Amino acid sequence: MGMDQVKQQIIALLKENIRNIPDFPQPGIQFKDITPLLQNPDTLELTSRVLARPFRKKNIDYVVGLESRGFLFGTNLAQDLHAGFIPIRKPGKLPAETLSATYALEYGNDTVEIHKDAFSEGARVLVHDDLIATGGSAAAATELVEELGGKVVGYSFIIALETLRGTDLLAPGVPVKVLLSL
Ligand SMILES: O=P(O)(O)OC[C@H]1O[C@H](OP(=O)(O)OP(=O)(O)O)[C@H](O)[C@@H]1O
Ligand SMILES: Nc1ncnc2[nH]cnc12
Repeated sequence: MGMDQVKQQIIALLKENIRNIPDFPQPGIQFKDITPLLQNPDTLELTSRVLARPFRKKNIDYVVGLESRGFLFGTNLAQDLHAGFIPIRKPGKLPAETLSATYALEYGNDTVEIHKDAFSEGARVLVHDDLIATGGSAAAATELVEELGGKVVGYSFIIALETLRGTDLLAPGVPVKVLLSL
């Protein structure tokens, strides 16, 4: 089996294990639910490996994962890349000193925070989340990483909602790896 066939099979497996839930959490939103992907041990392992593959030789120091669904595969990804894991959380959840950024979501507004001592100047950071919609969360994560003197050297998403063009908001010239464009 060639590489293209392997990729097609992986995409088919992902599609089978991501559910569309109409009108959740509010009317008009087509919610992409990754819980079946987590529930199935084969897709759990496969997704983690496939996410890591493009970044294996990129000397990633830290994976930054976005609460909460960015935590699910984010720590697997960090472990696979032998990188540290840094959580970006919703306000008031991180116990030590934090930096904050506010942004617009596909539904609503949100603020996110990172610990000020998350990493040192010059750290090479991979930003991971389950899904990119408008790109607001990943752009806010970029802002926080850069404010701390880190360098975003990659973005990793399982799903991109293509029509929302969220990747337009990301740091220019930085590789973006998406497993499934919907
Ligand atoms: O590209 P954006 O428009 O910013 O949207 C994408 C974000 O929205 C979802 O998280 P949500 O805020 O629903 O939180 P959750 O992961 O805790 O469910 C998703 O997991 C991303 O983090
Ligand atoms: N349509 C969607 N499905 C799942 N998570 C989301 N986050 C923002 N938009 C989303």
